Amino acid sequence: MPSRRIPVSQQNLIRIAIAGAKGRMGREAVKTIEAAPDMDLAGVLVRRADEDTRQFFTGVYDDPVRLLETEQPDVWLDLTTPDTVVSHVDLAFAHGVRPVVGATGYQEADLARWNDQASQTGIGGIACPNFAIGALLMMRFAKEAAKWMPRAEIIELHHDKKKDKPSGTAIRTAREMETEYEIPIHSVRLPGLVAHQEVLFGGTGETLTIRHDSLSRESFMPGVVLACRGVMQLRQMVYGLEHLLW
Ligand SMILES: NC(=O)C1=CN([C@@H]2O[C@H](COP(=O)(O)OP(=O)(O)OC[C@H]3O[C@@H](n4cnc5c(N)ncnc54)[C@H](OP(=O)(O)O)[C@@H]3O)[C@@H](O)[C@H]2O)C=CC1
Ligand SMILES: O=C(O)C1=N[C@H](C(=O)O)C[C@H](O)C1
Repeated sequence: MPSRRIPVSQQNLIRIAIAGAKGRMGREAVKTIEAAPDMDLAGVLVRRADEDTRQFFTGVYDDPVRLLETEQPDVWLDLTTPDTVVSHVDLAFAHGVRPVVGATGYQEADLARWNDQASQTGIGGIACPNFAIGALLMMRFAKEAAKWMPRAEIIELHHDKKKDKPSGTAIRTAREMETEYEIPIHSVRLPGLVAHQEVLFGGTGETLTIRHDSLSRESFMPGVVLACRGVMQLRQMVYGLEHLLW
């Protein structure tokens, strides 16, 4: 495996590789990681590393294995798409690199396999269906409310370019609520939206609505930084950023 000489000034920095750097989340994450005092952008993965892309990023790759082997990052931050995130995370584990899974659309079986990979290798990882603190609180409150109002439905609303349906957040919310009733999920995709979710509860002569709105992708960035720092201490795979908060 080729090695990369790291300048003394960068030796204690967490070296992050970002997959999907040209996407909506990826662009925001590149700015955030570059501005974080304890992090170094080790390289980025894009679909095609052409001249145009090289003008904007240093350390650009279009082959995940080459990025992993050449740059040897500490963390693999995946912000790609449902069809690629799964193989990327498998590759990260195979190269001893900690995954922070921001992309959604993976299945329960993928999470189970990542759990096994983490416990066999001792390499921690974290899958975060939602990095926004308000969304984590919404899920926490919904879980609490479901104990008292078990009949509920979820409406998730997103921008019309979103590829997966239902959203990772809605799937996670329903899984956390664990009521005796099935919780239907309704998906809305419209231009103008960013990322929003309502959890509606129905009781006897009353309803309760818990709603969260991400109004811009900046809302996800404090959580991205927290996950990239926190994963360095993990020795297992965890599902949900709240594992690093409460
Ligand atoms: N956890 C969270 O809080 C959040 C999660 N998300 C999730 O993050 C993911 C990205 O969202 P968003 O930024 O809006 O989506 P975008 O479509 O804007 O970005 C995805 C990027 O990944 C790139 N990509 C896809 N496949 C590959 C590949 N094989 N190799 C390299 N690059 C690839 C795409 O390139 P190209 O355009 O050329 O196809 C694109 O630049 C989604 O799964 C979304 O659900 C989004 C917001 C918050
Ligand atoms: O694609 C998005 O935009 C988002 N995806 C995540 C999800 O699927 O839950 C998180 C957030 O809702 C934004």
